[in-house]
Parts: sequence; structure tokens; C-alpha cells
Amino acid sequence: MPRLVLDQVSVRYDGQTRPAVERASIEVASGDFVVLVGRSGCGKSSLLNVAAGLVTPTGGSVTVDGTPIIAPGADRAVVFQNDALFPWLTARENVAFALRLRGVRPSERERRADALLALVKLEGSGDRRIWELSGGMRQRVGLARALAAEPQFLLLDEPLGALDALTRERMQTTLLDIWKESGVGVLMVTHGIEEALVLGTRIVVLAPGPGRVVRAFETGFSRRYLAGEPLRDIKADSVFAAARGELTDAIFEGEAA
Ligand SMILES: Nc1ncnc2c1ncn2[C@@H]1O[C@H](COP(=O)(O)OP(=O)(O)OP(=O)(O)O)[C@@H](O)[C@H]1O
Repeated sequence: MPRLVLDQVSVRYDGQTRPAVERASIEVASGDFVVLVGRSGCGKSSLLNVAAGLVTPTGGSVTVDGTPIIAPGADRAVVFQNDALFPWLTARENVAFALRLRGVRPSERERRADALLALVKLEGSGDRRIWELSGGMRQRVGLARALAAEPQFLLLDEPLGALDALTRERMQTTLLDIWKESGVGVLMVTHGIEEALVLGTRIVVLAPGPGRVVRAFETGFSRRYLAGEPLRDIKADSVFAAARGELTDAIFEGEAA
């Protein structure tokens, strides 16, 4: 089973007096949905970028199945909040472009692109141009394009951050469905406390100054959704409310200090 391991990772950017991240350890295996939460500036994006191979750690190691990561790779697809799609192309063409980069034959591309668009629940919208789509639909095209690389890991940096509350909630279920269907391991950064609880199988809490892991715990709400329980019912559960309180406390612990 593919395993992405950040072991005792530190990041110090040029010119910084103290590290942005100090000795953070995070593991993501296939089928995991690991969520990074924490106050602004605690190093969430830095860690995601280390996993992506976009930032080189100044300490520790980052590996996939024991092989060091030194650059971005097709095994780890990254989706950012405002990902650039080609606005003048259709949804299908955007996904097909990623397939082309993978060396998929032209005759295969359309069929594969449509299958990926169906996976993100955009069947029937393949012919629409990006500028004709809503924010949520664009984000789905971005996910379909990321999945075109058949990655082992999806690295998501606030992918739903720019969406309105209702669209965001709908996209959370889409993300869970994609995760289940594709079997990928997910590492995701979010500012949403409920979102972390709804999506994660494991939540890693970071604290700033320097960025470090202060808590990590397993959660089971996403599996309950995948087992058929409506998300609304899960969120209304007293167990969910207790978990939300606990997570909020963990994030803001020591803030006044
Ligand atoms: N490329 C960079 N060069 C220099 N400093 C950086 C760079 N990227 C991030 N930092 C600094 O590193 C620290 C951690 O930033 P990072 O973006 O990883 O945190 P974050 O938890 O994702 O923040 P936010 O929640 O606000 O997005 C911050 O102090 C930030 O200013």
C-alpha cells in the first residue's frame, strides 16, 4: 500500500529567523484522508508543499514508499484553492489536456475525460467552457484534471475555500465520493473545523511559532457518511458537537500566550 511519510520535517525559508515548520511528522497511506488544521501561519501549506515536492525541507525527510521526494511527481496531484484551468477550453478539453500530458492516446482521451467528469458529478457538462461554469463546478473540473494523472495521493490546499457555504457543503460529499471511488490517499489543508471533522479519517492539529504538530487524532464521521448516513444527521449528532468543541480547543490552545 503506497505510503507518503513526512518524518521530522522542518522548513526554514530564506531570510526567516525562525523555522516556519519544526519537526513535523505526518503519514498518509492509500485510503487515508488526513486533514491539516491550525491557526493562520502555522505551516499547513508549507507541509503540503513539502509533500508535493514544491518546497525542499531544511530538516527531516519526505518519502513515498521509502523513496525520497525531491520534486513534484505524477503520483501526487495537487489542487489549490484557485486552480488555473484554461478558461477558453471546455471542461472535457481541460481534463483531456492532462491526459495528453500523461501520454494517453487521442482516441482514448475523450472517453477517459468523460469518465473522470462523471466521477466528479459533471456528466453532461463536458462541452461547457470553464468561464460558463460556477465556482463549484470549476473546482470539480480541477479535481477531475488532478485525477487524470491517476495519482496515488491527492494534495488539497483549501480546495473549497473560495466557495459559498452551500456549495462547499455539497462539495464535501463530492470529495468523499471521489476519495472512496478512487482509493487515493488524501492530504488536505482546511480552515474549516466542521469540514475537517466531516472529511478526515485523521486530523492533525498544528500550532504556530514555529509550526509544529500538537495533536493528531482519528475520526470516523466520513466513514459513517460513506456507510450511508446523511451528512446532516451526522452533524446534528451530539458526538459531532463534542468533537467540534474538542478540536476547536486544540486549535486555539495557548493562543493568548
Ligand atoms: N515562500 C515563502 N517564503 C518565506 N516565508 C514563507 C513562504 N511561505 C510561507 N512562509 C511563512 O511561513 C509561515 C507558515 O506559512 P504557511 O503558509 O505554511 O502557513 P499556513 O498555516 O498555511 O497559513 P494560512 O492558514 O494563513 O494559509 C508563515 O510565517 C509564512 O509567512
